[in-house]
Amino acid sequence: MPAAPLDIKDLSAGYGPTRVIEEVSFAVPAGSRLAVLGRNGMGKTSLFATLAGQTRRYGGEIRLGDRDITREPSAARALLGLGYVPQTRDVFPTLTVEENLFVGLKTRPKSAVEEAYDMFPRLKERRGNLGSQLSGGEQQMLSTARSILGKPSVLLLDEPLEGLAPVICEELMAAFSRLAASGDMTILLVEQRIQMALDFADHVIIMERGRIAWSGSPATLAGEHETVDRLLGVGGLH
Ligand SMILES: Nc1ncnc2c1ncn2[C@@H]1O[C@H](COP(=O)(O)OP(=O)(O)OP(=O)(O)O)[C@@H](O)[C@H]1O
Repeated sequence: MPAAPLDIKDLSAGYGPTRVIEEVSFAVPAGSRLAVLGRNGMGKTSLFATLAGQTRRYGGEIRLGDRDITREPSAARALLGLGYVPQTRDVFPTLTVEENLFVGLKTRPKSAVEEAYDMFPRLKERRGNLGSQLSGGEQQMLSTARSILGKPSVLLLDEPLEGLAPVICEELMAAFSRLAASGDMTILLVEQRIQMALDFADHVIIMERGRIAWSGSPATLAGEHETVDRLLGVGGLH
C-alpha cells in the first residue's frame, strides 16, 4: 500500500467516562512525517490509541486516505492500512522472533522477513529466540519491524526508541525517514527525545491536556524558546 493522508477533525475520546482527548484536528499529507510532542500525561499515547480504535470516542472524525474509518473497529483499521506500534511493545512471548515477524506479513510471502533483518540485523541473530527471551530494546525492534512488514500506509510509532542504544536510534530514525521519503508510508511519531523528533519530522504538534497547544514546523519551534520551555519543559531541546 502506498502512503496515505490522515485527516482528523474535532476528535474527542477517553477511557470510560474520562475524556482525555479534546477536539483535536490536524491533517497529515501522504508521505509526510509528523512529530507529536508534549510533557508526560498530556495525551500523546491516548491520541494514537484513539486513531487505532482502542479508546472510547465521544465525537469527531478520522479519515485514512479517502475512507472514513471513524466507526471501524481496531482490526479493520489495521487491514485498511493503519499500522500501530504501541509503547507497550506488542510481542508474542511464546513465539520466536521469526514467528512474530511472520504474523506481521499478513498475505506477503515469508521471504519478506529479510526486509526486517536488513533493518535490524540483531533480530536475524536472534531469529530462533522466543519473544520472552529478548531484551527490552530487542522487543522494541521486533514490535516495530513486525508493523513495518505489514506495509501500512500510515504508521503510528509511540516512543519507538525507548530502550535502544543511541547508535541504533539513529539508524532507526534514518530507516523511518527513508520509508517516508520513498512514498511508502506516512509516519506519526511520539518521542521524548525532542531533538531527534525534530530532526525527523516535517511538521510538529504539541499536546497539552488533550488538546493541540502548538502546531508548526520543526525550524519554527526550535526558534520559539518560550514555547519549548512552557510546553515541553525547561531544557526541552537537547
Ligand atoms: N487506560 C486509561 N484509563 C484511564 N485514564 C488513562 C488511561 N491511560 C491514560 N489515561 C490518562 O489519560 C491522560 C493522558 O495519558 P497519555 O498516556 O495519553 O499521555 P502521554 O502524553 O502519552 O504521556 P507519557 O508521555 O507519559 O506517555 C492522563 O491523564 C492519563 O492518566
